[in-house]
Amino acid sequence: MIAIEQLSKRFVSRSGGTLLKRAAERVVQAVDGISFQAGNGMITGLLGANGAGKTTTLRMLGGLLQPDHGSIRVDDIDVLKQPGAALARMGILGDAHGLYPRLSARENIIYFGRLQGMEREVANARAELLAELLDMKSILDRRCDGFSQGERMKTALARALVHDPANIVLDEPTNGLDVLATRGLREALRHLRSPAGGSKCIVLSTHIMQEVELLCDQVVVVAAGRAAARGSVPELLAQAGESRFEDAFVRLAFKPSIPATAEALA
Ligand SMILES: Nc1ncnc2c1ncn2[C@@H]1O[C@H](COP(=O)(O)OP(=O)(O)OP(=O)(O)O)[C@@H](O)[C@H]1O
Repeated sequence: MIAIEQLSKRFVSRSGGTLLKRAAERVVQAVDGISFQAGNGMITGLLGANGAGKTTTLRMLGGLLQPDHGSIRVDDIDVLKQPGAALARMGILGDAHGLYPRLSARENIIYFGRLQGMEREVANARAELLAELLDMKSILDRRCDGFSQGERMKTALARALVHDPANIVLDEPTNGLDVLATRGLREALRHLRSPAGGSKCIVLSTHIMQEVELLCDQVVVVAAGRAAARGSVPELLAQAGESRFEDAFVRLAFKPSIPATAEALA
């Protein structure tokens, strides 16, 4: 279970300075008081346009960035006060997969398991099980250099799940995957959500409407760093008074005065 309350983060960058002139400061309010809860046995999707603040939110959740304000609790553990304990309960698939190219997929997974305090044999057994779940048995003992995008994603996901975390956080997991790999990943996530798969709490970010419609039990529409709307797909359709999800998203994420239908936008 993940609970995010009033989380904010701004970035200050400098540009255009010279020897005589101080560089101008540019402030970006990347996340601006976002709140949401993600339950166990559910897939929660953060849906937002480019630059809406999804990745920044997930990076704070994963302890990679310090928030300016707000709180993050994972299974009731405060991520800011007890990052080690909270991270042990999370499997995180970030945007950079960062595999060791000289190691095989199995070695990458086991190495990560060892870092999580697992015995080698236990981590190896998990690698075998995850290879089955993610349909990656044929690449398990291949070195990762030369892996395709889909093979890298599967290996990185298996590595993130090696310690069987109760909470799974995925930043745009289907980025660069073909239709078969995407379907395979969806199946794996549905299994992990089910009681047989451990009723995991899964949070993913995406800007793909279909992803959300096919997979997510709950959607958080992220716009300008805030949760502009929350609910299931049918609930969001009802809130927006639309029959197509894309139209509902446009209406909820942007100003209601913007025409919501794709035809009107054309
Ligand atoms: N390190 C940083 N320094 C300055 N600005 C940043 C930094 N990281 C993110 N931003 C800015 O914060 C805003 C939110 O970025 P973020 O990556 O969280 O959005 P996103 O919803 O994940 O977008 P996308 O779908 O394009 O990946 C953007 O305007 C981005 O340029």
